[in-house]
Amino acid sequence: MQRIGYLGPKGTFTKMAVDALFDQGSFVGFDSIPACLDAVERGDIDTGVVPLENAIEGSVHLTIDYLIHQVNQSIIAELTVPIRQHLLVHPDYNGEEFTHIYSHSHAIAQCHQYLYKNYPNAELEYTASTGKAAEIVASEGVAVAAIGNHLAAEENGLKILTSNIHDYDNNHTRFAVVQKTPQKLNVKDHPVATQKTTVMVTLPKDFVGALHQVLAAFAWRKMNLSKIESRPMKTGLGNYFFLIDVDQPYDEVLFPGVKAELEALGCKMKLLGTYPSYQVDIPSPVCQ
Ligand SMILES: O=C(O)C(=O)C[C@]1(C(=O)O)C=C[C@@H](O)C=C1
Repeated sequence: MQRIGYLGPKGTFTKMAVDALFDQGSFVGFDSIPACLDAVERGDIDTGVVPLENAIEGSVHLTIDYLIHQVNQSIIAELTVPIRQHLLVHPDYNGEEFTHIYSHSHAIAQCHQYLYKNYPNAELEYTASTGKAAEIVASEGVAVAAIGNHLAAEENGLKILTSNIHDYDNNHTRFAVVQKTPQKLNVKDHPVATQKTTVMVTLPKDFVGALHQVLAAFAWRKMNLSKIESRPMKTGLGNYFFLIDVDQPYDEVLFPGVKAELEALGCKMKLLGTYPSYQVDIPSPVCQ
């Protein structure tokens, strides 16, 4: 049976994504993204599921940086699910003022306007996940609240005080499914939206038109890019790598052609994964 790890504890959005994607396996929640990816690296689990990018708040840099700098793993699938944030309170809550509101930094950012307008005096406290925030509210009582999903409310016996508090309706998060050595993945029968390939490109030094030339290698081959992001190499100011999502599966002609062309420019290209992209709706018991 495949061992699947995810950003836990119970009631996180990552766990919701795992439930939507897998129907068999043994599941284990980790306290942080690094703890989950380290467990994949050590072989304690076969597969890890971690958040990658949110439609409102952008990339989850901790995931990207850990995949690039700390571990050597492949993305073998991605899953995009809707994100609905709710304000969760203790079951005994009866109108008390909140001293603190807890949640993951991405969840707080997704509800920034709502919090600013409705709870300007509450201290915002960052937690490693929304599930962790819900756990804290269950143990701390009525003077605090959490931002999280309906599963976190259910799992921790909390009430939903206000539903759908995210600032923009079109809120989705992409989750990466990673493995140390790519193996066959047994997932539920979801249609594949697209096949994607993610590569990392590093430039030798800053030279005129460098990024333009990198992009040209994809453009003249008519390879569509769905995302490009630069992140610091962590070797000094001004040194970046580029993470590029290409909207097609890896093949033995176009990608090696791009790689050779980039190497001629002094760049390096590393394949991070070629994988199916799933989009799954998770019905919410709380109306929009
Ligand atoms: O805290 C959780 O529940 C997570 O699964 C993490 C995470 C994230 O990192 O973006 C996932 C989805 C939401 O965007 C908010 C938080």
